Amino acid sequence: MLYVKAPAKINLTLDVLYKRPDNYHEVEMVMTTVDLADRISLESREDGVIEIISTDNFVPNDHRNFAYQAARLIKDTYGIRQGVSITIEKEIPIAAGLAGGSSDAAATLKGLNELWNLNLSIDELAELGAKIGSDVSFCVYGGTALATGRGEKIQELPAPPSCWVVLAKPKIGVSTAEVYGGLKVEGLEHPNTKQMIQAIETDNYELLCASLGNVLETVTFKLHPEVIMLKEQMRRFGADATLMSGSGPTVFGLVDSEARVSRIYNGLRGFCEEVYAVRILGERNTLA
Ligand SMILES: C[C@@](CO)(OP(=O)(O)O)[C@H](O)COP(=O)(O)OP(=O)(O)OC[C@H]1O[C@@H](n2ccc(N)nc2=O)[C@H](O)[C@@H]1O
Ligand SMILES: Nc1ncnc2c1ncn2[C@@H]1O[C@H](COP(=O)(O)OP(=O)(O)O)[C@@H](O)[C@H]1O
Repeated sequence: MLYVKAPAKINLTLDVLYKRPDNYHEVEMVMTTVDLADRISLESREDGVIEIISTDNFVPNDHRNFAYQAARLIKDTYGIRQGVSITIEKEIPIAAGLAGGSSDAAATLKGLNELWNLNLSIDELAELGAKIGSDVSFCVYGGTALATGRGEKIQELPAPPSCWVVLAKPKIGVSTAEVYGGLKVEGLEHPNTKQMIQAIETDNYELLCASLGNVLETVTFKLHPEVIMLKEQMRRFGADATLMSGSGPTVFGLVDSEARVSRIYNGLRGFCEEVYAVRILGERNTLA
Protein backbone atom coordinates (compact mmCIF):
# COMPACT_ATOMS: atom_id res chain seq x y z
CA MET A 1 0.00 0.00 0.00
CA LEU A 2 1.33 3.44 -0.96
CA TYR A 3 0.07 6.72 0.55
CA VAL A 4 0.26 10.04 -1.33
CA LYS A 5 -0.92 13.46 -0.17
CA ALA A 6 -2.93 15.54 -2.63
CA PRO A 7 -2.89 19.22 -1.56
CA ALA A 8 -5.34 21.91 -2.66
CA LYS A 9 -4.24 24.97 -4.63
CA ILE A 10 -5.27 28.60 -4.54
CA ASN A 11 -4.88 31.14 -7.35
CA LEU A 12 -3.08 34.29 -6.16
CA THR A 13 -3.74 35.76 -9.61
CA LEU A 14 -5.90 34.52 -12.48
CA ASP A 15 -5.86 36.47 -15.73
CA VAL A 16 -7.44 35.54 -19.06
CA LEU A 17 -5.70 36.93 -22.15
CA TYR A 18 -8.03 35.68 -24.90
CA LYS A 19 -10.36 32.90 -25.96
CA ARG A 20 -8.61 30.31 -28.13
CA PRO A 21 -9.94 28.59 -31.25
CA ASP A 22 -10.03 25.28 -29.28
CA ASN A 23 -12.53 26.91 -26.86
CA TYR A 24 -10.08 27.03 -23.97
CA HIS A 25 -8.90 30.38 -22.62
CA GLU A 26 -5.28 31.49 -22.69
CA VAL A 27 -4.49 32.20 -19.03
CA GLU A 28 -1.76 33.62 -16.81
CA MET A 29 -2.09 32.43 -13.20
CA VAL A 30 0.10 32.45 -10.13
CA MET A 31 -0.80 29.38 -8.09
CA THR A 32 0.36 27.94 -4.80
CA THR A 33 -0.42 24.81 -2.79
CA VAL A 34 -1.85 24.97 0.75
CA ASP A 35 -1.83 22.36 3.51
CA LEU A 36 -5.41 21.19 3.06
CA ALA A 37 -5.03 17.79 1.41
CA ASP A 38 -6.88 14.67 0.30
CA ARG A 39 -5.18 11.40 1.23
CA ILE A 40 -4.79 8.86 -1.55
CA SER A 41 -3.81 5.24 -0.97
CA LEU A 42 -2.90 2.93 -3.80
CA GLU A 43 -2.81 -0.86 -3.75
CA SER A 44 -1.74 -2.75 -6.85
CA ARG A 45 -3.97 -5.67 -7.88
CA GLU A 46 -3.41 -8.58 -10.26
CA ASP A 47 -6.82 -8.58 -12.02
CA GLY A 48 -6.15 -5.40 -14.03
CA VAL A 49 -9.18 -3.57 -12.58
CA ILE A 50 -9.08 0.13 -11.57
CA GLU A 51 -11.25 0.52 -8.47
CA ILE A 52 -12.13 3.84 -6.78
CA ILE A 53 -13.10 3.75 -3.10
CA SER A 54 -14.33 6.91 -1.41
CA THR A 55 -16.50 7.63 1.60
CA ASP A 56 -17.76 10.84 -0.02
CA ASN A 57 -20.97 10.31 -2.02
CA PHE A 58 -20.22 13.28 -4.28
CA VAL A 59 -16.96 11.75 -5.53
CA PRO A 60 -17.63 9.69 -8.69
CA ASN A 61 -16.37 6.09 -8.33
CA ASP A 62 -16.01 5.32 -12.04
CA HIS A 63 -14.25 6.65 -15.18
CA ARG A 64 -15.46 10.19 -14.33
CA ASN A 65 -13.06 10.30 -11.39
CA PHE A 66 -9.82 12.11 -12.31
CA ALA A 67 -7.79 9.62 -10.26
CA TYR A 68 -9.37 6.80 -12.32
CA GLN A 69 -8.43 8.67 -15.51
CA ALA A 70 -4.85 9.02 -14.26
CA ALA A 71 -4.56 5.26 -13.64
CA ARG A 72 -6.16 4.45 -17.03
CA LEU A 73 -3.74 6.82 -18.79
CA ILE A 74 -0.68 5.24 -17.14
CA LYS A 75 -1.93 1.72 -17.83
CA ASP A 76 -2.68 2.44 -21.51
CA THR A 77 0.45 4.52 -22.20
CA TYR A 78 2.89 2.04 -20.65
CA GLY A 79 1.01 -1.23 -21.27
CA ILE A 80 0.65 -2.08 -17.57
CA ARG A 81 -1.16 -5.37 -16.88
CA GLN A 82 -1.87 -4.78 -13.18
CA GLY A 83 -4.85 -2.86 -11.81
CA VAL A 84 -5.08 -0.65 -8.73
CA SER A 85 -7.46 0.05 -5.85
CA ILE A 86 -7.45 3.80 -5.21
CA THR A 87 -8.86 4.98 -1.87
CA ILE A 88 -9.63 8.71 -1.69
CA GLU A 89 -10.07 10.27 1.75
CA LYS A 90 -11.60 13.59 0.75
CA GLU A 91 -10.69 16.70 2.76
CA ILE A 92 -10.73 19.27 -0.06
CA PRO A 93 -14.23 20.62 -0.78
CA ILE A 94 -15.57 19.47 -4.18
CA ALA A 95 -16.19 21.82 -7.14
CA ALA A 96 -14.77 24.61 -5.02
CA GLY A 97 -11.99 26.18 -7.16
CA LEU A 98 -9.34 24.36 -5.11
CA ALA A 99 -8.40 21.71 -7.74
CA GLY A 100 -9.24 18.73 -5.50
CA GLY A 101 -9.93 16.36 -8.38
CA SER A 102 -6.86 17.53 -10.30
CA SER A 103 -4.68 17.04 -7.23
CA ASP A 104 -6.06 13.50 -6.74
CA ALA A 105 -5.11 12.77 -10.38
CA ALA A 106 -1.61 14.20 -9.88
CA ALA A 107 -1.09 12.18 -6.69
CA THR A 108 -2.25 9.02 -8.50
CA LEU A 109 0.22 9.64 -11.35
CA LYS A 110 3.09 10.12 -8.89
CA GLY A 111 2.04 7.14 -6.76
CA LEU A 112 1.69 4.74 -9.69
CA ASN A 113 5.07 5.85 -11.05
CA GLU A 114 6.51 4.57 -7.75
CA LEU A 115 4.25 1.53 -7.28
CA TRP A 116 4.84 0.20 -10.80
CA ASN A 117 8.54 1.23 -10.97
CA LEU A 118 8.08 3.34 -14.11
CA ASN A 119 10.95 5.77 -13.42
CA LEU A 120 9.17 8.66 -15.13
CA SER A 121 10.50 12.15 -14.45
CA ILE A 122 8.32 14.81 -12.83
CA ASP A 123 8.19 16.62 -16.23
CA GLU A 124 6.91 13.46 -17.93
CA LEU A 125 4.24 13.04 -15.24
CA ALA A 126 3.18 16.69 -15.65
CA GLU A 127 2.88 16.18 -19.43
CA LEU A 128 0.66 13.13 -18.87
CA GLY A 129 -1.37 15.15 -16.34
CA ALA A 130 -2.20 17.84 -18.92
CA LYS A 131 -4.18 15.19 -20.85
CA ILE A 132 -6.54 14.83 -17.86
CA GLY A 133 -7.15 18.52 -17.08
CA SER A 134 -5.54 21.96 -17.30
CA ASP A 135 -4.71 22.13 -13.56
CA VAL A 136 -3.17 18.64 -13.24
CA SER A 137 0.35 19.62 -14.43
CA PHE A 138 0.59 22.29 -11.72
CA CYS A 139 -0.63 19.78 -9.11
CA VAL A 140 2.12 17.33 -10.15
CA TYR A 141 4.79 19.95 -9.30
CA GLY A 142 2.98 21.66 -6.40
CA GLY A 143 4.71 24.55 -4.64
CA THR A 144 4.32 27.94 -6.30
CA ALA A 145 4.32 28.60 -10.03
CA LEU A 146 3.27 30.76 -12.94
CA ALA A 147 0.91 28.74 -15.13
CA THR A 148 0.33 29.81 -18.75
CA GLY A 149 -1.19 28.32 -21.92
CA ARG A 150 -4.49 26.78 -20.81
CA GLY A 151 -2.82 26.35 -17.40
CA GLU A 152 -0.53 23.43 -18.27
CA LYS A 153 2.75 25.36 -18.90
CA ILE A 154 4.48 25.67 -15.55
CA GLN A 155 7.34 27.95 -14.45
CA GLU A 156 8.47 27.42 -10.87
CA LEU A 157 8.50 30.38 -8.46
CA PRO A 158 9.99 30.68 -4.97
CA ALA A 159 7.80 30.18 -1.89
CA PRO A 160 5.61 33.24 -1.14
CA PRO A 161 6.04 35.27 2.07
CA SER A 162 4.93 33.19 5.04
CA CYS A 163 1.31 33.81 6.06
CA TRP A 164 -1.97 32.14 7.03
CA VAL A 165 -4.74 31.43 4.55
CA VAL A 166 -8.35 31.27 5.73
CA LEU A 167 -10.56 29.44 3.24
CA ALA A 168 -14.35 29.63 3.26
CA LYS A 169 -16.61 27.74 0.88
CA PRO A 170 -20.27 28.72 0.56
CA LYS A 171 -22.74 25.85 0.18
CA ILE A 172 -22.79 25.96 -3.61
CA GLY A 173 -20.77 24.13 -6.27
CA VAL A 174 -19.52 25.98 -9.33
CA SER A 175 -18.91 24.55 -12.80
CA THR A 176 -15.55 25.70 -14.21
CA ALA A 177 -16.83 25.35 -17.79
CA GLU A 178 -19.88 27.51 -17.02
CA VAL A 179 -17.75 30.26 -15.46
CA TYR A 180 -15.25 30.39 -18.35
CA GLY A 181 -18.25 30.25 -20.71
CA GLY A 182 -19.78 33.34 -19.09
CA LEU A 183 -16.60 35.46 -19.28
CA LYS A 184 -16.50 38.54 -21.51
CA VAL A 185 -12.82 39.01 -22.33
CA GLU A 186 -13.22 42.57 -23.70
CA GLY A 187 -12.95 45.30 -21.06
CA LEU A 188 -11.61 43.04 -18.29
CA GLU A 189 -9.69 44.61 -15.43
CA HIS A 190 -6.49 42.56 -15.54
CA PRO A 191 -4.49 41.67 -12.43
CA ASN A 192 -0.81 42.68 -12.38
CA THR A 193 0.87 39.29 -12.73
CA LYS A 194 4.39 40.76 -12.99
CA GLN A 195 3.89 42.66 -9.74
CA MET A 196 2.67 39.46 -8.03
CA ILE A 197 5.81 37.62 -9.18
CA GLN A 198 7.93 40.54 -7.92
CA ALA A 199 6.16 40.38 -4.53
CA ILE A 200 6.96 36.67 -4.27
CA GLU A 201 10.56 37.05 -5.43
CA THR A 202 11.24 39.91 -3.01
CA ASP A 203 9.29 38.29 -0.13
CA ASN A 204 7.05 41.37 0.13
CA TYR A 205 3.79 40.44 1.92
CA GLU A 206 2.15 43.88 1.51
CA LEU A 207 2.85 43.91 -2.22
CA LEU A 208 1.51 40.35 -2.49
CA CYS A 209 -1.73 41.42 -0.80
CA ALA A 210 -2.01 44.41 -3.14
CA SER A 211 -1.44 42.23 -6.22
CA LEU A 212 -4.20 39.62 -5.73
CA GLY A 213 -6.63 39.49 -8.65
CA ASN A 214 -8.95 37.05 -10.44
CA VAL A 215 -10.91 37.96 -13.58
CA LEU A 216 -13.33 35.06 -13.03
CA GLU A 217 -14.74 36.83 -9.95
CA THR A 218 -16.90 38.99 -12.25
CA VAL A 219 -18.70 35.91 -13.63
CA THR A 220 -19.11 33.95 -10.37
CA PHE A 221 -20.23 37.07 -8.44
CA LYS A 222 -23.09 37.49 -10.93
CA LEU A 223 -24.12 33.83 -10.65
CA HIS A 224 -23.77 33.72 -6.84
CA PRO A 225 -23.83 37.14 -5.10
CA GLU A 226 -23.26 35.39 -1.72
CA VAL A 227 -19.60 35.03 -2.74
CA ILE A 228 -19.17 38.84 -2.66
CA MET A 229 -20.78 38.92 0.79
CA LEU A 230 -18.38 36.27 2.04
CA LYS A 231 -15.40 38.27 0.77
CA GLU A 232 -16.70 41.38 2.52
CA GLN A 233 -17.27 39.49 5.78
CA MET A 234 -13.77 38.07 5.68
CA ARG A 235 -12.30 41.52 5.20
CA ARG A 236 -14.44 42.88 8.03
CA PHE A 237 -13.23 40.14 10.41
CA GLY A 238 -9.64 41.25 9.73
CA ALA A 239 -8.14 39.58 6.62
CA ASP A 240 -5.37 41.66 5.03
CA ALA A 241 -6.61 40.82 1.52
CA THR A 242 -9.22 38.49 0.02
CA LEU A 243 -9.83 36.77 -3.31
CA MET A 244 -11.94 34.05 -4.87
CA SER A 245 -9.87 30.99 -5.82
CA GLY A 246 -10.12 29.71 -9.43
CA SER A 247 -13.69 29.62 -10.71
CA GLY A 248 -14.91 29.68 -7.09
CA PRO A 249 -16.93 29.67 -5.01
CA THR A 250 -14.22 29.34 -2.32
CA VAL A 251 -12.92 32.66 -1.02
CA PHE A 252 -9.59 32.96 0.74
CA GLY A 253 -8.17 35.62 3.01
CA LEU A 254 -4.50 36.23 3.77
CA VAL A 255 -3.45 37.02 7.33
CA ASP A 256 0.03 37.51 8.76
CA SER A 257 -0.82 37.30 12.46
CA GLU A 258 -1.98 34.12 14.18
CA ALA A 259 -4.20 36.03 16.62
CA ARG A 260 -6.31 37.43 13.78
CA VAL A 261 -6.66 33.97 12.18
CA SER A 262 -8.84 32.65 15.01
CA ARG A 263 -10.94 35.83 15.01
CA ILE A 264 -11.67 35.46 11.28
CA TYR A 265 -12.16 31.68 11.56
CA ASN A 266 -14.61 31.94 14.47
CA GLY A 267 -16.45 34.89 12.91
CA LEU A 268 -16.99 33.08 9.61
CA ARG A 269 -17.99 29.78 11.25
CA GLY A 270 -21.13 31.59 12.45
CA PHE A 271 -22.66 31.49 8.97
CA CYS A 272 -20.43 29.33 6.78
CA GLU A 273 -20.00 25.58 7.50
CA GLU A 274 -16.81 24.98 5.57
CA VAL A 275 -14.01 27.17 6.92
CA TYR A 276 -10.33 26.16 7.11
CA ALA A 277 -7.25 27.93 8.46
CA VAL A 278 -4.17 26.65 6.64
CA ARG A 279 -0.61 27.59 5.68
CA ILE A 280 0.88 28.04 2.23
CA LEU A 281 3.05 24.98 1.49
CA GLY A 282 5.43 26.97 -0.73
CA GLU A 283 7.96 24.32 -1.63
CA ARG A 284 7.67 22.04 -4.63
CA ASN A 285 6.63 18.38 -4.25
CA THR A 286 9.17 15.66 -4.60
CA LEU A 287 8.19 12.45 -6.37
CA ALA A 288 6.09 10.06 -4.22
C1 LIG B 1 -10.29 27.89 -13.11
C2 LIG B 1 -9.11 27.04 -12.72
C3 LIG B 1 -7.97 27.95 -12.23
O1 LIG B 1 -6.94 27.25 -11.64
O2 LIG B 1 -9.36 26.14 -11.68
P1 LIG B 1 -10.67 25.56 -10.89
O3 LIG B 1 -11.57 26.67 -10.52
O4 LIG B 1 -11.32 24.57 -11.81
O5 LIG B 1 -10.10 24.89 -9.66
C4 LIG B 1 -8.55 26.25 -13.95
O6 LIG B 1 -8.23 27.14 -15.02
C5 LIG B 1 -9.48 25.18 -14.45
O7 LIG B 1 -8.75 24.05 -14.74
P2 LIG B 1 -9.43 22.58 -14.82
O8 LIG B 1 -10.49 22.47 -13.78
O9 LIG B 1 -8.32 21.57 -14.84
O10 LIG B 1 -10.14 22.70 -16.21
P3 LIG B 1 -10.33 21.62 -17.40
O11 LIG B 1 -10.90 20.36 -16.82
O12 LIG B 1 -9.11 21.54 -18.24
O13 LIG B 1 -11.45 22.36 -18.25
C6 LIG B 1 -12.79 22.45 -17.86
C7 LIG B 1 -13.47 23.47 -18.77
O14 LIG B 1 -13.08 24.80 -18.39
C8 LIG B 1 -12.85 25.63 -19.52
N1 LIG B 1 -11.45 26.11 -19.53
C9 LIG B 1 -10.51 25.51 -18.75
C10 LIG B 1 -9.21 25.98 -18.73
C11 LIG B 1 -8.89 27.09 -19.56
N2 LIG B 1 -7.66 27.59 -19.59
N3 LIG B 1 -9.84 27.66 -20.34
C12 LIG B 1 -11.13 27.19 -20.33
O15 LIG B 1 -11.99 27.73 -21.04
C13 LIG B 1 -13.19 24.78 -20.74
O16 LIG B 1 -14.53 25.03 -21.06
C14 LIG B 1 -13.07 23.36 -20.24
O17 LIG B 1 -13.90 22.49 -20.94
N1 LIG C 1 -11.20 12.78 -7.34
C1 LIG C 1 -12.20 13.66 -7.46
N2 LIG C 1 -12.52 14.45 -6.42
C2 LIG C 1 -13.52 15.37 -6.55
N3 LIG C 1 -14.24 15.58 -7.66
C3 LIG C 1 -13.95 14.84 -8.73
C4 LIG C 1 -12.92 13.86 -8.68
N4 LIG C 1 -12.83 13.29 -9.90
C5 LIG C 1 -13.77 13.87 -10.67
N5 LIG C 1 -14.46 14.80 -9.99
C6 LIG C 1 -15.53 15.67 -10.58
O1 LIG C 1 -14.91 16.92 -10.90
C7 LIG C 1 -15.75 18.02 -10.62
C8 LIG C 1 -14.88 19.23 -10.20
O2 LIG C 1 -14.33 18.95 -8.95
P1 LIG C 1 -13.03 19.56 -8.27
O3 LIG C 1 -11.79 19.08 -8.91
O4 LIG C 1 -13.20 19.27 -6.81
O5 LIG C 1 -13.27 21.12 -8.44
P2 LIG C 1 -12.56 22.35 -9.14
O6 LIG C 1 -12.51 22.05 -10.63
O7 LIG C 1 -13.45 23.50 -8.81
O8 LIG C 1 -11.23 22.55 -8.56
C9 LIG C 1 -16.70 17.52 -9.53
O9 LIG C 1 -17.99 18.02 -9.75
C10 LIG C 1 -16.68 16.00 -9.63
O10 LIG C 1 -17.84 15.46 -10.19
